[in-house]
Amino acid sequence: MTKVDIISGFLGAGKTTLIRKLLKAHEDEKVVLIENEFGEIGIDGEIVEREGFQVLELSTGCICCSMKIDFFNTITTVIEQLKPERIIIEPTGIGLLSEIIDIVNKQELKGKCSVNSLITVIDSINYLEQLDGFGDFFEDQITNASILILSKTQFVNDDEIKNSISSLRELNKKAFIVKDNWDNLSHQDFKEFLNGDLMLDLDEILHLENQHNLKKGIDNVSLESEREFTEEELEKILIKLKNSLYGKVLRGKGFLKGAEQDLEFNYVNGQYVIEDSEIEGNGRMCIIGKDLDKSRIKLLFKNRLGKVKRWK
Ligand SMILES: Nc1nc2c(ncn2[C@@H]2O[C@H](COP(=O)(O)OP(=O)(O)OP(=O)(O)O)[C@@H](O)[C@H]2O)c(=O)[nH]1
Repeated sequence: MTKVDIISGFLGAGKTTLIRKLLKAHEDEKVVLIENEFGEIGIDGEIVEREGFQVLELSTGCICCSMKIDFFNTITTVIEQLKPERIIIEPTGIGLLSEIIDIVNKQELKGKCSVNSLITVIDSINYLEQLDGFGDFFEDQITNASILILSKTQFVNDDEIKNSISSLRELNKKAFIVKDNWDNLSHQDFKEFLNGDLMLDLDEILHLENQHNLKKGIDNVSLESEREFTEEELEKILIKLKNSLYGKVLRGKGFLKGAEQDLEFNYVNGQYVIEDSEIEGNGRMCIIGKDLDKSRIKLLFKNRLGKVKRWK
């Protein structure tokens, strides 16, 4: 029977980063990653594939709502054709964990696969603010998790961690909470997270009411650009994205061609990181947020800064 592990968490929380560590710790098993991207083009799959893992990308919507059928068909095909020991599922940051559990638990999949662990990654820098603005997603992702793993804890102080943990405890009394800096965790620790010991009683999964309204206003812009960026140009663009002129940008990511070195950028709730890209910059990027001004965002990445640009 194929084990299914679901790694959820809000936009930019650190799901892909954690999954890369989990995959490395399970190299001795046949694992398939099903990655769901909200945007029209997949961004993260290539980097995981380059590390030698099998990845299937489902993009252009959430597997818990608009892509439910595609998701069910993908799991069925993966089990029948690839016969993996384990499937790891990475929903989008706005995926509803309860809905995804329901699909994996469907009668048609009984005896073929079973839910093994339910991990939700919590961004310790942004958690309390995101809970305030998008509490509905969090309630579903947090209350239904068996393990809550805090990310980026090296960037916050002990009091901030304590506050996040007490808020998480109010929502989920039972989950095992991990607050260690990931750099200090061993291969064995990452193995333990998926051993299934801490599973919940699946009959207790909580469903929110009016789920379909939860995603209102959250949208994305996917872009492909041949343009070469310098680090400075890219930084100026990411700083501009904080301006409400573009909408409320929650997440951005991409692998861009660089003037000297190809660049990878990650933007989460106003903070950003620009790094030398581990893969060849393919010019693909995705911006996710609320009430986005898509045309302005497209122009921002298309035009060289410094040129005078008139808005229509
Ligand atoms: N140093 C450090 N960086 C982290 C940690 N978790 C996430 N990051 C960084 O946070 C950014 C977003 O991480 P991802 O793993 O792409 O987040 P995600 O949840 O997969 O994001 P989406 O695909 O948008 O849902 C990247 O720049 C990561 O390097 C952590 O624990 N420590």
